[in-house]
Amino acid sequence: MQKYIERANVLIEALPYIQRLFGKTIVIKYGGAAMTNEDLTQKILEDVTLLKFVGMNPILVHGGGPDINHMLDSLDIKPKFVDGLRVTDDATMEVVQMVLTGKINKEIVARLNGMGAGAIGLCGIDGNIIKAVKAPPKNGVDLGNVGQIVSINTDLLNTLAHDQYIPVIAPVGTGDHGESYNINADTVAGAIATALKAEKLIFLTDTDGVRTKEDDPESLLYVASKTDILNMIDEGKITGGMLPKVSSCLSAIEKGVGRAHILNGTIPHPIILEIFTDSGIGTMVTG
Ligand SMILES: Nc1ncnc2c1ncn2[C@@H]1O[C@H](COP(=O)(O)OP(=O)(O)O)[C@@H](O)[C@H]1O
Ligand SMILES: CC(=O)N[C@@H](CCC(=O)OP(=O)(O)O)C(=O)O
Repeated sequence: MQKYIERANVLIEALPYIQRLFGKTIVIKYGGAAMTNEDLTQKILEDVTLLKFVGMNPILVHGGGPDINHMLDSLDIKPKFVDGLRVTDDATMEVVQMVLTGKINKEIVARLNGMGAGAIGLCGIDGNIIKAVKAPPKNGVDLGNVGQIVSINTDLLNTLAHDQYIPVIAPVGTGDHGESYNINADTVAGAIATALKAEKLIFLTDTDGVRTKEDDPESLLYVASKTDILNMIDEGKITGGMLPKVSSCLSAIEKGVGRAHILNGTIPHPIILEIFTDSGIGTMVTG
């Protein structure tokens, strides 16, 4: 009997968090770096399903950088990045769209729906969810078909949430003439969270958060302020794929998103651990 009472207590402890976040939008970015193992993916998707069934509105934005690299490699195309952004020529854009919208998006949706989650897979082209223009050069380098977000179709996302769907969004945007743009998934998650005035923006990656020394787990920051982050960027302590995450967190918070977190998506149930515990896990970014 004691065992069952303890289980009941665990559920009751979640009550204040469920009450606070009931009906609220939670944008979760699931990065390619954390997509390492099917069991862990399943646990993340269970977390997302649970959020929906306790009355929250999760929106999942996914990446897939490593899978894109893998496919490029098999086609003998060398990936090139500037500050975490993929330089995307026409051949690379075809691969990006195929891998993100065809392979990864459908795998995630199929798994969620296998749990009865009511997921719907989309990319920014569908329903003009993400309108974009060509991004300006970065550090003097032309990024090719990389997009800069112009608008998010919040009406469609709100309709889907209202009808109890979980939108699963691949980070490909569309231009005025139907052209496709490759957009970093962190940037897409931040823009969607901002446009929807989400309560929470959560980045799931392959490291436990922002570290002052990238390779030292002891140097994890539980809270990182804007000043901390800008100083670390200046000092070269935040690099590569962490740059768009911290920028998206700062921009989203400045524009009214409640909370922004960077978490380790390679541990079991990271979303539940963040949302249903007081201390949370990972790094919380503040303004
Ligand atoms: N200061 C930092 N703290 C933690 N990770 C960092 C930092 N600077 C750079 N990184 C790198 O950012 C990576 C996460 O970004 P990325 O590989 O693009 O993941 P994702 O696919 O989840 O977007 C980490 O694995 C780490 O190598
Ligand atoms: C412009 C740009 O860099 N786009 C990314 C889109 C995928 C992504 O962001 O995937 P991760 O979250 O796994 O890094 C790319 O081509 O890799």
